[in-house]
Amino acid sequence: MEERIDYLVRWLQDKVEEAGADGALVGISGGIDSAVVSYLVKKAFPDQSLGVLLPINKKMEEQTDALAVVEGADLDYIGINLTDAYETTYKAVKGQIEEKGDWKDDKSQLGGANLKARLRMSTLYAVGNNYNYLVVGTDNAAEDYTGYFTKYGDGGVDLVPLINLRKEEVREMAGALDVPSSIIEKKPSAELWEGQTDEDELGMSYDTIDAYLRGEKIDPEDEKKLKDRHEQTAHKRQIPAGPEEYRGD
Ligand SMILES: Nc1ncnc2c1ncn2[C@@H]1O[C@H](COP(=O)(O)OP(=O)(O)OC[C@H]2O[C@@H]([n+]3cccc(C(=O)O)c3)[C@H](O)[C@@H]2O)[C@@H](O)[C@H]1O
Ligand SMILES: Nc1ncnc2c1ncn2[C@@H]1O[C@H](COP(=O)(O)OP(=O)(O)OP(=O)(O)O)[C@@H](O)[C@H]1O
Ligand SMILES: [Mg+2]
Repeated sequence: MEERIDYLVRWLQDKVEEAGADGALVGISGGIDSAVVSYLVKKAFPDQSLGVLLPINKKMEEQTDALAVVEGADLDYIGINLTDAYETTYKAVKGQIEEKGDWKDDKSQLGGANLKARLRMSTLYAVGNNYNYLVVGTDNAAEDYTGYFTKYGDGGVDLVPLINLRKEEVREMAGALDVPSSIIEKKPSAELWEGQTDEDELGMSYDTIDAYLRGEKIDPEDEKKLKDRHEQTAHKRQIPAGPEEYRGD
């Protein structure tokens, strides 16, 4: 695992140098994926890195796991509370659509949730612009395969160092990096709404997804669910589709 960590650290350094950037930043939620990326970013750029804490409908002091990551990784950080920005944008969008009589309640939970992820993305780029840092994402192999991320939200980043790591490998790397065990052990959650967990929403465990990604046989129903998700989310892993060049009739 030490060698794999060194490999990712060197890769981050190479990509930042190629881009002519001065360092890198990462949004820190208090979950394991962003914890691992935080420790990697700190190793790659000890004095040119930043963690960004972006609570929505929570206070900065309540980000206890994210603050533990910052402390554990000894990472410089900045906290920006996005509650007002989120509430203002959400209310404005909802208000205008309601006035047209078009508001759909069943769509509002996910639309609002994705808005949170996209506000965070915009904020990370605004901070990155100031420092000339690249934005490092936290997507792992399981999230990438299933498309379990918000398009242009947490999926809108410059570099994705964990993209080939299954969740079990992220856990193993977290252990090797000395990420606090409470963070390694807690249930993965996007925390986009109260009580949300990845495994409930995906309808299966990360262990099952990891087994599938290892090439093992899994329950045929789960296999079908995974393949369907992968196909339905193909657009998220591609650049936006455009038509072939017009060549006349
Ligand atoms: N075929 C197609 N070709 C081109 N574009 C297509 C498309 N189908 C949908 N779209 C577009 O994609 C949109 C749907 O994609 P998207 O906006 O991403 O939304 P969607 O996939 O519906 O939701 C995002 C999922 O990711 C989860 N998530 C989000 C953020 C963080 C985390 C986490 O683990 O922390 C998890 C979240 O809980 C939810 O399950 C549609 O509204 C439409 O604009
Ligand atoms: N409150 C937040 N502040 C800053 N960044 C955030 C916040 N919430 C989410 N993010 C960003 O969105 C990413 C996607 O969240 P995701 O839940 O997939 O990862 P995680 O929380 O690090 O790990 P886990 O999947 O185990 O919960 C985070 O890794 C982080 O970069
Ligand atoms: Mg999380």
